Amino acid sequence: MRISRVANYQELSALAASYIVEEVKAKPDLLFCAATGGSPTGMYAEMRKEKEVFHQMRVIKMDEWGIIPSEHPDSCESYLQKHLLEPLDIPANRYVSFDPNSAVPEKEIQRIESYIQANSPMDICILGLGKNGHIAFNEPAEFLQPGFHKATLAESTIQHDPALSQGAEPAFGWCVGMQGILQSKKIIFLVTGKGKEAALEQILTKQISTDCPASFLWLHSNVELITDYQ
Ligand SMILES: O=C(O)[C@H](O)[C@@H](O)[C@H](O)[C@H](O)COP(=O)(O)O
Repeated sequence: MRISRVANYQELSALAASYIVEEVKAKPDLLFCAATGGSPTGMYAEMRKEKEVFHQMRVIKMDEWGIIPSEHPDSCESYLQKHLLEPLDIPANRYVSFDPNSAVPEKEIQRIESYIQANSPMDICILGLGKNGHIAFNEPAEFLQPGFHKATLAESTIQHDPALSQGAEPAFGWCVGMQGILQSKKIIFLVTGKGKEAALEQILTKQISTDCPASFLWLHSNVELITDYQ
């Protein structure tokens, strides 16, 4: 894992976007696994400045909340449409997305996992860090899951999201599993935002534990951790 400590969020966003631009110039149709949340918003804004290089890039949505419909403004879907897909003009045929409105979520899980397997390894995986050490919705637990799955959310994850903390229950999500993440050719891991000191410290011990799913990133040979923590 290469670790870059930068002065602020703007620098983090610009550096992350520069890595992506470099990769997409080398492989224009690369498969990009997209996180949502506060960590990548600035990076997506930086990517928009080089919009022309993304004319063939394919995108897969990393995760989705289980209790709010796709159209909800706080869904991962709405976030990606607003910050990444619409600004970069990525059409539906270059975008793969779990549909939380599906009547048969198990079939959706299978459809997404089959796509990941058929297109594996994904080229770039963007990750943010949860306060509890989660990546995507792979939460600390006794066991972690390899494939795309329905995930029980930790309390801190529910609290982190305003839509979910307004009393919507039950709390769960769907997300790419540890195998999909760890098979990706390059991982860009953004550690920014409030309250992540303890999780970052735990990662830096290099002790790999299911208590901190992000610690498994030490097993990958091409991870760029970028942080504005000093
Ligand atoms: O939102 C997602 O796509 C991820 O599933 C989630 O793992 C997120 O990256 C972290 O919870 C950090 O969230 P922030 O970036 O909002 O701090």
